[in-house]
Parts: sequence; structure tokens; C-alpha cells
Amino acid sequence: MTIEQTYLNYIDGKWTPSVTGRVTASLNPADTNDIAGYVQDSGEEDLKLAVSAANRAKGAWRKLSGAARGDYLFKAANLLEARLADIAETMMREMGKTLAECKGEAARGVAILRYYAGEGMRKIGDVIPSTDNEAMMFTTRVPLGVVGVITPWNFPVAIPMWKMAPALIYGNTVVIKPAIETSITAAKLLACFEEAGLPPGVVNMVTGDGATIGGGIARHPDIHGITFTGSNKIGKQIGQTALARGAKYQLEMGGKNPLIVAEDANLDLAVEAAISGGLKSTGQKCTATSRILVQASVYETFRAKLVDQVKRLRLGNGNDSATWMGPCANERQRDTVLSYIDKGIAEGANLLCGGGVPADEELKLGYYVQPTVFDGVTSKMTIAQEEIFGPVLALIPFNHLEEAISVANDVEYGLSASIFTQNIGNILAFIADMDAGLVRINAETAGVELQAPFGGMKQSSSHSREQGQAAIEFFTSIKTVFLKA
Ligand SMILES: NC(=O)C1=CN([C@@H]2O[C@H](COP(=O)(O)OP(=O)(O)OC[C@H]3O[C@@H](n4cnc5c(N)ncnc54)[C@H](OP(=O)(O)O)[C@@H]3O)[C@@H](O)[C@H]2O)C=CC1
Ligand SMILES: O=C(O)CCC(=O)C(=O)O
Repeated sequence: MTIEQTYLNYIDGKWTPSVTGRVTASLNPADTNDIAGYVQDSGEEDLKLAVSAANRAKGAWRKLSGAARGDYLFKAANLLEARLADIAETMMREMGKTLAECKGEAARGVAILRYYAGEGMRKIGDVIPSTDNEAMMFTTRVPLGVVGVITPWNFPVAIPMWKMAPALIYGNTVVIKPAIETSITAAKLLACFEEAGLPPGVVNMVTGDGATIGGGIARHPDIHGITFTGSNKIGKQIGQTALARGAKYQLEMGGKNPLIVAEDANLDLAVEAAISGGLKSTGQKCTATSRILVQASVYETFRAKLVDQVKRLRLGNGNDSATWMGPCANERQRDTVLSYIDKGIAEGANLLCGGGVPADEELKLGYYVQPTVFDGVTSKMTIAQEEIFGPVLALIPFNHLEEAISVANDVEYGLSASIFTQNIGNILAFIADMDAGLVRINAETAGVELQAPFGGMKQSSSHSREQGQAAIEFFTSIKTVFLKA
């Protein structure tokens, strides 16, 4: 799998150096002197080899029973579980979140694999009455063929697993291009599939630059479906390229998720949810809380409690058990977050805490940004409209719930939204009127359950859903069978 900490591509059941001969270092964003290893900076030739291997493997893989494919996934889950500590540590070194969060995510990867392994034994069709009483009509499902998987760095285990596991169980073969930052973690996941005994070509990984390998996946005529999580800009490009050549695609993109705090809410729980939902993983979740709308009568109390607790959050290397929040995952991300903070100040928002790079000497080598809270934010400001993907919270007061829901909906995204209230009328209005794929009551905006559909409205997704049984809709095509003797 490696030559001196240089991780290879996985193509046709073999660990393979890239045709380009180039490698890229994977840096620890908590300490850029620490190099986690080197990964292949591959070219289109490498991708072609992987796609050919996946196409050769697809016929035999789709002919296996769902239960047989499930056995492979159960084995991969056991291997991932056995290597959980190492994979969590690798993830932490590659993208910076705390070891506790990384371990939680690796365990989630195991659970996702087991969930989809079980799917191999569940129904894949319906019997539908025919108007011809001598005929039988039913649906069955067939795989797409080769699925291209393009993943970001923020959930280096969970996102590849919730895309690869359903792709595989429903009979597709896979070519994955992970984010360059977290390609070593991805290599360790692929090793679990290898050692689980998946036949050569069923899973393949090519690491490298997004435009070359990700773009190559979108363009390749022998890739039949593309599943992507990442930014809106790249997602839209992939969608257009896939549409132009008639490939199926699924896009999970940004969020600008609101948390509404009504005056009857338990304020301590609401503060806890704002901090956990907004700042865990350094705010780098598409479901992260970004806007906090608080009813005027409790605004000052809520603000004081929130700022007091945010100021106490401890930044540091994720390997220190005292650390609550790690760095941004890379330099570009850190600079983006700082530029949004500058815009907030320039547009007249009031900085309550944070607002820059921490002064501590021991944090100088990492891409840290202080957890930041603004108030005096209006819905039209950039920090209330655009996805920041960093540890920045914007407080907005409101008087009536209808006004809060209208402001909450006043963005181009619609992924997740929460309300804290005890009032059933408020709850029902929120469920009915909030334009979001996930609506959560008395719970934070982040944190999705693997057995439930996940996805957004408006610009947050391509309107499809991932995870749970919803995944079958993307990874298969329906065949309607009309059968007569
Ligand atoms: N919804 C979510 O969960 C995520 C949202 N984001 C949002 O995106 C912003 C930028 O983050 P970033 O990492 O640059 O996100 P990108 O959308 O650029 O990256 C996501 C994935 O797409 C790949 N990619 C990049 N360019 C192309 C391309 N032209 N064609 C096909 N694939 C491509 C990337 O490869 P590589 O990076 O290796 O070159 C990566 O694997 C964040 O600030 C955040 O707002 C980011 C990550 C996750
Ligand atoms: O909140 C979660 O657990 C999932 C978030 C997510 O899918 C993402 O940020 O890409």
C-alpha cells in the first residue's frame, strides 16, 4: 500500500503509482511541519486505467446476490472497526478535527457499512397489479454500472462510506477520487475493502487534483453515475458536465443553516446546540449552524450566555484531549474564513468575540481561527447569506416566529434548520414553513442519522437524497417487468 509513507492509487486490485510519477504531501493543518505522508498526484491516464478496471469488474459484481455483496461489506466493516484508532488518527492529522470527533466518525463509517451490508437482504421491488388478469407486473432494480465518487475533506470516512457502501451493495463498481487533503485516510479505507476480498476492479481509488481527476470523472463516457459532496460551484459544474453526456448525478453542496431560539426555549440547551452545531469540526460541516435567530425578549440573555461559553473554548491540536476545537482544514479554508470575518466587520456587524488568528505561540504553525460571534447582523449581509464553512456565528434578533422563519428562509440554501421551543404551534409552523431538507426540533442543526434520508432543498443539493433507504433511488435504475405465460 505504501512506499516510505507514499500512498499509492488502488486500481484493479493493485496498489499502483501514478503514471505521472508525481506526489503531493498531506500536511497536518494543526502543525504544518508534520507531514502525514505523500499521495499520488495522478493524471487522466491513471483515471482511465481505473475506469477500465471498474468496467471489466461490473458484470460479475452485479451478478452476485445482494447477500453475497453484503458479506464483503460486513468483512470491510469489521476491518475498519479493528483499525479504527489508526484511521481516526490519520484523519485527525490530515484535516485537523479532534481525535474524539475522528473516532466518532470512524465508528459511524463502520455502522454505515453494516447498515448497507444488511440492505443486500432487503426488497428491491414491488408487485403492481396489472389490468391484464393473466399477467404479473413487478419492479426490480439494476445497478447503474460504474459510479464515480467525488468527496470532500470534512468527513473523510463518513462521506466516502455513505456513497461507496450503497453503490456497492446495489451492484455498482466504484472509482473514488477523495479530496487531496484526506487521501491517506481514503487509502486506508480502500485497504479495508481490499482485505475484505472484494474482486479486483470493484473498488478503485485515484488521488489527485480536483479539476483533473474529479473533472475527468464527470467527463468520462464510461462512468454511468457521479455522486459528489462539496462546494456549490464545483457541484454545478459536475452536474452540467454529467447532464451533457446523459450520466446520472447526485450533488450534496452547501448550507447556511439557521437555529431559531424562541422565548420559551430552554436557553442553556439552545446555547449548547449553537456551540456544538456551529463550532464542532471548526464549523466545517454543510449542516453547521451559521445563523442564530433569537426572539427579542431573550436575546440579551442568550447572547451573554453564548459569548461567555464561546470565549472559553480551547483551541489546539486534535491529539490533545483538552482541545475542544482544531484548526481549519487547509490554508485556503483559513483564509476564506478570515475574509468573511473581515467582510462582516466592513459591512457593519458587531464583533462580540474571536475575529482572527489566535496569538498563542503553540498555534502559530496551524491554520487556526478563533471561534467568532457577531451580532448586529442583518439578513442582507454577506455573512448572513454565504456559506463560510468556519467557526463563525451570526446573531439576528426577531419579534415574531413568522418573521424568524421568513429570515431563516431568506438564503439560497435549504439544508438543515433547527428550532428551540416548547410551543407546539411554533413547532408545527416551523415544520410546515421551513424550506430545508432536515428540520430539527430542540436539537442542533448538525448530526445526521445514517438510516434516514439526507439532503437539502434549493441550492443545497440536486434534490436527491442520500443515506438510509433513499440511497437506492440514486444508485439503481428501476426496471418494470410485465410477465405473461
Ligand atoms: N457540502 C460540504 O460538505 C462541503 C462544502 N464545501 C464548501 O466548498 C468550499 C470550498 O471547499 P473545497 O474543498 O475547495 O470544495 P470543492 O468543491 O472544491 O471540493 C470537493 C471535491 O471536489 C473536487 N474538485 C475540485 N475541483 C473539481 C472540479 N473542477 N471537478 C470535479 N471535482 C473537483 C475536490 O478535489 P480537490 O480538493 O482534491 O482538488 C474535492 O474532492 C468550502 O469553503 C465550503 O463552503 C467544502 C467541502 C464540503
Ligand atoms: O452533520 C453531519 O453529520 C453531516 C454533515 C455533512 O454531510 C457535511 O458536512 O458534508
